[in-house]
Amino acid sequence: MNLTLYHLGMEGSKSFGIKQEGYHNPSSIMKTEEFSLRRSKVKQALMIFRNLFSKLFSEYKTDHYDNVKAKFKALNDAAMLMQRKHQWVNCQKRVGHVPGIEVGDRFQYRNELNVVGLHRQFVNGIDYVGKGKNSLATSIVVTNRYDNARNHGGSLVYSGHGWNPNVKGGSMPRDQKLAGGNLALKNSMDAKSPVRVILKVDGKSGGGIEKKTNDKFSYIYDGLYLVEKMIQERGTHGKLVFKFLLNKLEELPSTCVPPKDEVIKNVNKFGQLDIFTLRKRLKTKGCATKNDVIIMNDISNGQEKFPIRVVASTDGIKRPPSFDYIVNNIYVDSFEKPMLCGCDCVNGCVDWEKCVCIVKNGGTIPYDSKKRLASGLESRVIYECGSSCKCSSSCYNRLSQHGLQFQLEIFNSESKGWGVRTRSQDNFFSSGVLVSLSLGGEGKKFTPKFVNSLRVYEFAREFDNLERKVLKIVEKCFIDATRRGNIGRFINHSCCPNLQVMEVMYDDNDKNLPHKIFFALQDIPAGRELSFDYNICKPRVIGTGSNICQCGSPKCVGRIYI
Ligand SMILES: C[S@@+](CC[C@H](N)C(=O)[O-])C[C@H]1O[C@@H](n2cnc3c(N)ncnc32)[C@H](O)[C@@H]1O
Repeated sequence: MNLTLYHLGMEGSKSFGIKQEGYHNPSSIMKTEEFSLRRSKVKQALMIFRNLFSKLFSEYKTDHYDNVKAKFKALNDAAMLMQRKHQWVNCQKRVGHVPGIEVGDRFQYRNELNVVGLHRQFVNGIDYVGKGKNSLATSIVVTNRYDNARNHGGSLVYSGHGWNPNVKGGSMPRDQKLAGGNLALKNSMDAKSPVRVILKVDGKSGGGIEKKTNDKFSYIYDGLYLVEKMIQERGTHGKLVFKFLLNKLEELPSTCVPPKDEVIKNVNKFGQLDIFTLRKRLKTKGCATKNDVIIMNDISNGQEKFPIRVVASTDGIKRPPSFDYIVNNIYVDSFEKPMLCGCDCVNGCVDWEKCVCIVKNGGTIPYDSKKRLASGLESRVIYECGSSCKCSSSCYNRLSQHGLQFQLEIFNSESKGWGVRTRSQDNFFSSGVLVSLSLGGEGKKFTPKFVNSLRVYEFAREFDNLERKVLKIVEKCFIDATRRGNIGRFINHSCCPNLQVMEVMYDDNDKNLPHKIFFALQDIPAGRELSFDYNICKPRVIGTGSNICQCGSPKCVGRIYI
């Protein structure tokens, strides 16, 4: 692996012909510590940018600007101020991945791309290094302004820049010139030099390419692409435009922006994309990977809001071992469960000082208006309103009681057995959203015999003595999903997880048996495996399974405690 070449990119040279094998996902190519260091610099720069932006935004709003102008000015000024203070990172333009940024990373504002070095142009969609015939494209931002198109298989048709009548304030359309970014893209094609692709997506649903009516957009880094072909054709305005066909370089989960009808038309010009397949996928709402075999259509047997299918990468893979799919915990032993005392709110618990449930959360509302975990929660325990409360079932403080909110699927992860991932067409999950619940069939008090006879997946906690055998067990309870469970039982461990587990109380007051709810720790792109940290209450040594961790993350500690 040519680390130097990767790091330098085009910084040290303007020559063509950079080897493709050097372009792997950044975290897999860089040394762990170095990648973490670069990533923390990227995060720090983003944090400075966002703080600066919100400070300027509130200043400008109180000045003479309307909201839209204030936001635009605050974004630009924040970026420029940071540049002046040398707070941008990855300042030199480069071809290839950008240190500290991973495929699937999502950015809130276009200016953030400048700040982190992913795309240096404030407005132009094509960024490049060098001049004229010596130039190379470094990155493109794919928006809906031009007739851009993308399909599920990682192919993209990108319109060249210049003289676009759809650009705000744009003048009369003219023929595009093979100069600037257009020429750089052609040079990249000739040189087989990869180009970073950033997709502008609907930030609300994480869905397809931006909708013109919705200003809640975000930007996803979709990895490296190769320019395969360039053609010139007449646009709808009658003038000549350049169109570039790009194919994704790496086999990583795609963000799968669904194709549109006009997209299919564009793709057809190249005669290279399978239009029939595109249409068919549209109809079936798309599937994760071309070669996936569906083993079960719905493991929940219609009990969840969405079907949960089980897929495998090849035929002949056995189904997961059978178990009863449940959507509520089943308590085998009868506990003496003290009921939680509920609130008396009749107006939707908006007055948090009066709502006893919110008061139990230290006066903090645990979820924001977008149904995401509020930031800055100090405790892992959340008190929701429940059956003994007077508020209605639509109270915002009952989030976890509404079950799964997004489509997930079970897939065979090879080294770790079955795993759970986001379904492709749902695209990313925003940080903080509720992803899944962990349910089990036996909320039981421990007895040593019981513990030794079970393969306890998780949540067995708080032992007094943790040697190879559990010697003394504090009377605690746990969720066992071996015979009865839900999708949560398939979520694997990672030392660098993308989920966190919160303990939610809403019915009884038994703190030993809270509801275990998974929330996204970060934005999670489509098709990405979900994971949480089994080792958080380590060390737990129960069961006989292998303890070798196969998470493959740069921070892997080598073991899992199961
Ligand atoms: C809760 S289950 C997860 C679903 C499991 N993969 C399956 O096929 O049913 C936990 C088991 O998955 C496997 N597992 C989960 N995370 C793992 C990891 N990071 N490395 C190796 N095995 C893992 C271990 O066998 C563990 O006992």
